Amino acid sequence: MTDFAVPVNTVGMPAVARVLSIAGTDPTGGAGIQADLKSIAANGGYGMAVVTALVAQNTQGVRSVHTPPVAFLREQLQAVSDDVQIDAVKIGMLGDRDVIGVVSAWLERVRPPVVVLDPVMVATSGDRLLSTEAEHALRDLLPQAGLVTPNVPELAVLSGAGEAGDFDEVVRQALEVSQRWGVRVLAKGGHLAGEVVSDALVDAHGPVAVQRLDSVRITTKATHGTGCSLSSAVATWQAATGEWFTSIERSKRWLTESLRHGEALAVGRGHGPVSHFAGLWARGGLETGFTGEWWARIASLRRATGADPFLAGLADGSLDRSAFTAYLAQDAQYLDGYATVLFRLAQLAGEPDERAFWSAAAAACLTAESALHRTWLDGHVAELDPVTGDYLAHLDQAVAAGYEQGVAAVLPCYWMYAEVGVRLAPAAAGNPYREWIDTYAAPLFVQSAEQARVITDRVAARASLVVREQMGQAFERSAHLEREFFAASLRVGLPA
Ligand SMILES: Nc1ncnc2c1ncn2[C@@H]1O[C@H](COP(=O)(O)OP(=O)(O)OP(=O)(O)O)[C@@H](O)[C@H]1O
Ligand SMILES: Cc1ncc(COP(=O)(O)O)c(N)n1
Repeated sequence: MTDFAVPVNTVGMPAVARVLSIAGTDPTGGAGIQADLKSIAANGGYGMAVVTALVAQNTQGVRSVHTPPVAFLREQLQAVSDDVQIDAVKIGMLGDRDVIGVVSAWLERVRPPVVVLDPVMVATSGDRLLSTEAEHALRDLLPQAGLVTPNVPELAVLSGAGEAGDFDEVVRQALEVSQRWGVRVLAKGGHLAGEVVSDALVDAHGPVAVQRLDSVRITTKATHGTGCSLSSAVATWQAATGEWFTSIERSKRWLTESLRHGEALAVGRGHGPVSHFAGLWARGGLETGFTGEWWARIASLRRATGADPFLAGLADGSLDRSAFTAYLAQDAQYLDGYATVLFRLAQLAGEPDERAFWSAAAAACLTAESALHRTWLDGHVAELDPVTGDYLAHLDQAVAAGYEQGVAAVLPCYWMYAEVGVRLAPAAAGNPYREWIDTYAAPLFVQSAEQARVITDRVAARASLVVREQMGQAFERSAHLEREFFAASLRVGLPA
């Protein structure tokens, strides 16, 4: 597979589902198509949107609704389906009977494989988003959906009963709707009181009629758009997995996490939005910063380093022992110089935490890593290989030019060794070079590499454009020398 190949899942569909939201707007970004697009992206899909109505609303309420002519809605729908293969559709606010008619006709013609209908009727603020006379038309749309996701009041309207007072009643109403309209129902219990929030997938015609999901109720005001976000997430997961209950479970896990972080966004004074990407951000899915950019620039070099015969031999343990000793003999000299540069960085650092980090790094370099060399080299000293000499000269020059370049120049050694260590660690058991692999896969080393990266990013952010450019160049030069260092290990002579 080339770098540019689209990943394909086992059923031959692109792994990134193309999901269309047909819904109204929310200029504050918490509900409607704005929320749908974030939700689809956060759950791994490619989001598209056709607008049914323009809604002047915020976290406090709806001010007015503008519905474009339905002919234009038809054109939007056609423009998408004439061009794009749609893997899933989520339907939200429809507004009135004419809009429902156009969407229904389009569904009939295009027949998307997944259709999730969120029967939006009333906003959290209490404002109507569906005219009362359109409620019948919305019911008639149910059989065209694979799943309908009503909240407690919406379920009452669909079933023609009064609002349920407890979750058992919710399930009874959902069974009735499922039975009558031949549709799966995800009945949502968000509007009921209690420490536990219950939802249930109800399918009167399925092998299991009721599958219930309980989760903790998050104490938060940021619940605007939870229904929109949930239905979009389920549509996205359903396109990817083909399993309704699995899709609902995954979507709920994501929504609960997003609800937890909603208030931190501080959007609006009413019911704020959920934080759609909070989980991704927390897990580091957001590779920002200057070092991330430099790291991406050396991607092919890193791949080549990974495929290097020396590292391949280390990985499967087939590396000749004398080649490893030769490598360590050079590395011992390199680390000696490297530690000196780290001490120099400690002297140059302006921030106390950075000074502390580089001092500790230098000490660790001299003690922990040299223990490895002592074991293997047993006092042997080798002549300095030109590559080792070049690398040390480069580090010296960089740190002589200033703290910024010095920091950038020492980073690839940390980062590339941590990458190699972590990659080789799973196969380390029984490997004669296990001690080497363990040194660089150790959590403490990997954390130090990460800390060095964070510091370098911080330094780059403070630096001028010119200095930042020089930092990037120093980083790249070190990365090249790192690669050459490994490559040279198979040709340098044995220690004396
Ligand atoms: N405070 C909360 N803590 C945890 N989960 C919640 C909370 N509030 C709602 N949910 C969950 O969010 C989803 C939407 O629930 P809800 O019943 O509020 O639907 P809704 O009224 O359509 O949403 P919306 O707020 O968009 O109108 C459900 O899965 C529900 O369990
Ligand atoms: C365009 C649009 N669609 C749906 C909702 C419902 O979301 P909520 O009930 O959270 O206000 C909304 N407010 N606006």
